[in-house]
Amino acid sequence: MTESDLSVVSESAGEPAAEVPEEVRHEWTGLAEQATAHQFAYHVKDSPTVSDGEYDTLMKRLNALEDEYPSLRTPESPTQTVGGAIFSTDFQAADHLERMLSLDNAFSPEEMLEWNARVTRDAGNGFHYLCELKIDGLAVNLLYEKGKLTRALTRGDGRTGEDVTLNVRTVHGIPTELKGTRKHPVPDLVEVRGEVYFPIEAFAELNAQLVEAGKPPYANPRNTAAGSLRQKDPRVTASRQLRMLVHGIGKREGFALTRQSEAYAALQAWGLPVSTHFRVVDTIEAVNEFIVSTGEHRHDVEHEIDGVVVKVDEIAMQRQLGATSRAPRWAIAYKYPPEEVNTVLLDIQVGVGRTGRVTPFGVMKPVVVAGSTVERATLHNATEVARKGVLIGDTIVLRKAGDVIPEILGPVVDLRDGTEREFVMPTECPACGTTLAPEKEGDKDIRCPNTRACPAQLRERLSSLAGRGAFDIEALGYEGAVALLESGVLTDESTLFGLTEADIARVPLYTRAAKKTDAVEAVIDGRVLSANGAKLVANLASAKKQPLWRVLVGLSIRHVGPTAARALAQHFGSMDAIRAASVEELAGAEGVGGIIADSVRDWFDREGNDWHVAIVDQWAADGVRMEDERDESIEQTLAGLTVVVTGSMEGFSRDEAKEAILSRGGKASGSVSKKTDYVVVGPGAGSKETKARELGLTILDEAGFVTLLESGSAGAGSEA
Ligand SMILES: NC(=O)c1ccc[n+]([C@@H]2O[C@H](COP(=O)([O-])OP(=O)(O)OC[C@H]3O[C@@H](n4cnc5c(N)ncnc54)[C@H](O)[C@@H]3O)[C@@H](O)[C@H]2O)c1
Ligand SMILES: [Zn+2]
Repeated sequence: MTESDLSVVSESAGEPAAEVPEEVRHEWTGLAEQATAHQFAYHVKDSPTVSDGEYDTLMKRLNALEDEYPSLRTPESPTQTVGGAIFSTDFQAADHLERMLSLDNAFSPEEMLEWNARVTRDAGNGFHYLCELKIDGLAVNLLYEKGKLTRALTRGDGRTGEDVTLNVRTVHGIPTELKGTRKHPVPDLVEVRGEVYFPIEAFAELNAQLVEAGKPPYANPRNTAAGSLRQKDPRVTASRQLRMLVHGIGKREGFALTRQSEAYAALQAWGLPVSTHFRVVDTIEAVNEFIVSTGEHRHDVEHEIDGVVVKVDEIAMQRQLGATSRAPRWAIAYKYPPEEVNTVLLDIQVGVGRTGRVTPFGVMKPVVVAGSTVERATLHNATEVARKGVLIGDTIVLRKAGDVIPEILGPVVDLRDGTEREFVMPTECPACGTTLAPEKEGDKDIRCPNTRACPAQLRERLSSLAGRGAFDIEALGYEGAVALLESGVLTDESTLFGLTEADIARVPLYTRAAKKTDAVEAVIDGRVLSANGAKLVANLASAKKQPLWRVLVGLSIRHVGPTAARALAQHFGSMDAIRAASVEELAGAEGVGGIIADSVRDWFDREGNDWHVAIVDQWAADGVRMEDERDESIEQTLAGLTVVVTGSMEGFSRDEAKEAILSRGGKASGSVSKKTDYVVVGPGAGSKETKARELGLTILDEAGFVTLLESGSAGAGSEA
């Protein structure tokens, strides 16, 4: 937000232009031209060439230059206009009865405080803050006259929009006629402002259909919503599952308003779709809390949100505060850090996984998104590369939301210059040269069939068996796997548990130069085990005592991850029993399906797989525990009960909580449903707790969980 308004602009217009240094004017002109071009691409073509984050950065720079040299801030500056002033010829232009404005932005709690200070300075205290979600969609103005929808316009430049009435009439949930109630009779005239958006699920469905039909999917819901609404043929709009949420009123006749939040009650009564996610609060601290908690649940909403909008709720104060040429002073948009950025796809390379799957991945110009630097993202398989339509050298849209793995969404086609080239899937393994092939006909994935000796597969298998979801050998890891294999101390994973201290002392990564104080017998070629080497020795010793399911995960059997492995271990109790079980017996175990059963049998039995059996035998010979001791002293208190644990706990890690449930005969589930018997909630629980409460399930805190484990029922007073 800038301090200036039109009156400031006209005052400063008298200042001598010479005050602005030439290089500043030059920079400003360049940026202003870029900003205008970006606005055109975004608002008119629905096909931006830079990310929203880059655009916002550019606008911040323009604003900073104008703050320093106010004469640059002309009424035509992109910082002063609503954006999207140039119209395509597809639609008739029409004027809004009252101007449609944009919003000023804040990017930090400090900027929110600054906005708050300006508001209280200009209008005093004693007002309420209306906090809402900022819907990432397309602004639309609906005109209702005597209750009838007579016109719908896009925002355009704020004064004049495009007439999209026919298209808007096809959007589900927008009434063509308003209802009246005793409290809220149908108004003579009202302009209703809101966002048309693509619900995330419907968007995913649309993309799935496109992919099915062999067409490239769309990159993001916002631009797809805008493109879908601004179609020449309303039937195309009708075929898209667009929705709308309304959040404001423009011109009105025949009714009075004192609070913005009241207006929402009226809009709702008239049958218009109003968001349920708004909240009225008293203090700026509560506003900032709303911003934080909404940010944490950013993806729980059915539409994309790019921030929070905060409005002064009292209409009289809104009027008093007024607006600049482009935005009201009584509202502000707090923007969350962007989850989509643009970067350059430098190359597409392929990796070989632990089961031989060959996966193309994008190598990108490093870019910061959602708090971390990203330079690689998987592209899954060749079909997926073709589907996304990305070429090496493309500028691409990259998405990373929170902890979710980064995803390449698609290319920015408008930025191609002809030097881009297509990715060709290799026909030979990049690690061992073996000819690649799908395992079965029709598989999308291709594999390196050299499972036993392919160096890439060996590295991956060895490092993944050391992982936290398997044997949990902290001192091994990827680097350690490479070092052990390259030094020749290991040729595959079968002899891992037979490694002696002397073996490990031959691997440079696990040693250090010997000192005089070191025991003579520990020194080999002038070196001794380092702390990390000693840790590996200790880790290996304790890994041998790990429960059976971890051993199963460590074998890298396809489809046998921790969940399937737990189910197998729970049912069979020993490696021998699993080896002896038929496909039917395996598939009959709770939580094990046909695919897993086939995969397990295949792993043991298929011709050429005898080296698999040799691994199991060697591990057993080296002392790896191959059966779970059924602790008869543990009472099966939870037999037949399904328990979900969410959030953190003091006395249990996630695995320990699961283990505690399973060892008592219960089922530990990851998702809440009507079939869930108990939901254990710790600090930091999120949507699972909400869902449990909605379903009216029994919710326990940690103490209640302990009681449940002991007795099989929730003792009195333990409910959270
Ligand atoms: N990538 C690009 O090239 C490019 C170009 C131009 C604009 N943009 C994006 O658009 C933004 C600027 O567009 P803008 O002028 O529409 O501003 P804006 O998106 O920052 O905010 C204003 C708009 O928010 C909408 N809105 C959503 N929820 C609302 C709510 N609850 N209450 C009130 N309004 C709500 C309104 O339609 C309003 O017009 C940029 O910050 C950027 O994110 C991107
Ligand atoms: Zn290979």
